Amino acid sequence: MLAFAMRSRPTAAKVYGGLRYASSGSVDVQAPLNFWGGARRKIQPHSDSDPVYEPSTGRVLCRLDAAGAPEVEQAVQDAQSAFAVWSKMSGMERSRRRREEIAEMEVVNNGKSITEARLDVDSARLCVEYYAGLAGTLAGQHIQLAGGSFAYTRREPLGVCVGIGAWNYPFQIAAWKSAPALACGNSMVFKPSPLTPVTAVLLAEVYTQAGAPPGLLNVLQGGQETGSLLCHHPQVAKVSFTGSVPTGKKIMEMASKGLKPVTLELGGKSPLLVFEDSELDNAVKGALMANFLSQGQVCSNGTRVFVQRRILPEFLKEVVKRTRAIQIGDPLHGDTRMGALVSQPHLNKVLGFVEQAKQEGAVLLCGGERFTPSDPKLQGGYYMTPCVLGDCTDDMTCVREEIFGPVMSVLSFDTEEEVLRRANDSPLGLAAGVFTRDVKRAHRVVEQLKAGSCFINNYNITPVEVPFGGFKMSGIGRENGQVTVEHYTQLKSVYVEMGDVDSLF
Ligand SMILES: NC(=O)C1=CN([C@@H]2O[C@H](COP(=O)(O)OP(=O)(O)OC[C@H]3O[C@@H](n4cnc5c(N)ncnc54)[C@H](O)[C@@H]3O)[C@@H](O)[C@H]2O)C=CC1
Repeated sequence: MLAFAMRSRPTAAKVYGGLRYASSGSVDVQAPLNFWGGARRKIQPHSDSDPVYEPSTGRVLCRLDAAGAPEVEQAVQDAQSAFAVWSKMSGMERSRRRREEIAEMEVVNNGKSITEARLDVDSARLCVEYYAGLAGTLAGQHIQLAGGSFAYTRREPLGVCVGIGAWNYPFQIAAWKSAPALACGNSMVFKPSPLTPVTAVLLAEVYTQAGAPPGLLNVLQGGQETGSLLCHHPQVAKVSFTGSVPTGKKIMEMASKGLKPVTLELGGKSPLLVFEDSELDNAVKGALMANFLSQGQVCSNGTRVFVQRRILPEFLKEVVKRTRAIQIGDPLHGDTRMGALVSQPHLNKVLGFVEQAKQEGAVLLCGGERFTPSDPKLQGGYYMTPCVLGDCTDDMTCVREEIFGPVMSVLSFDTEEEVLRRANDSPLGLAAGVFTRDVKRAHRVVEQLKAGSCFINNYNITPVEVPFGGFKMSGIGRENGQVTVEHYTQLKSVYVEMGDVDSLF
């Protein structure tokens, strides 16, 4: 057995104590970003490789060498070999290898602030630790039957799983998918978004350094084509996807050809309900947390903020004051609270939503404009000022469609019954929140909200112990929590006869 050195867990301060890069614009990514069989692999680009940009500066960070059919074949075969060894170990053996030291990590590839990137890496570490702990609890059931006979169930891994990630939480998504998959005895081929190819491979290195057999987590770069090759591969047993609703539907369709189970973590247009008896300060903080993390590029964001009419003026005054105070700038600076959006086209799209909202009658209370930092290095970056839209109504585009940017739409309401009906009037159902001091109301409201993750008196808290996922078109299956074990295993029932065969023939 490979011995795994148990190291003391570094504190967040130690891990992230010193930045290697004092400011954006100084990082070059040269090492290959495809990873299989336990090492980074350089591949021959199949076509002209696409540039990958640094959102904070607009500079080319590296080029994307997309994996084609030969690389997909190689990675799946390596994952299959690793699975053959890994799946034979007990859960406790697997967990010992999964303890790891999370190295200092800079997410220059995404544009979010270093403060948030640290929290994402912490979340990834906690996820790995949580499932490493859970690995030892995987167990079946013993069922007594007549005449001393019995049956037992075994929770068995599925095989080679595929993970496909979005660009908004590149490292965390890779961990949220790979940690439970590996803990259950599977291997994985993970494909990050082509916009953010840089950090998933670091997770693969961390697993390898922690003693995982080569091939256990492989990372393949690419876009639709690589993703489609992976979904169709006959040796792939399951696909776990995070991304948009239209792509989620395509993934499900592809997986259905091989009857492969899917986990789909898709988009949202989640409501946040602020009742007049709320603690106003907390409700305001909650609304900001619900809208402006990661430049608003968060699937669970509560972008439809319903405020009870009596407290609306006071609420808006505070929200606007605090939104204006958000520090925008170099995401590598510790005091920055809002970095750059992920790309120029995405920034244009978000600004377009703001324009359309104004045309449809929403009132721009603050922000919603392109922002150019004073540092000349950052002037090509994709920044905008966080935006609050007032006087919104249910039929406006900004209220119906997922914007995926720092844009909060505020609506007013009068009664509980009315706001519940309006809050649930969406094809999506990822998350929802309620602020109130009335504990009975809080639970009554939550019971009626059609959303997979509900928050009472807070928002966007995602502890790894708690299942996360959507109702309606926001997804299928769950990530995090104990239940995810069921999504990465299959149940085998074994009947054991203790008497003689009672034959009918
Ligand atoms: N529910 C959740 O947990 C989360 C949901 N999201 C959602 O993700 C979206 C933004 O992320 P994007 O990366 O723009 O989403 P996207 O759907 O465009 O792409 C997601 C991933 O799918 C891959 N892909 C695209 N077409 C494919 C195909 N035909 N076959 C296989 N793979 C394919 C992409 O290369 C990427 O890796 C938002 O709508 C957001 O709400 C984002 C983060 C978390």
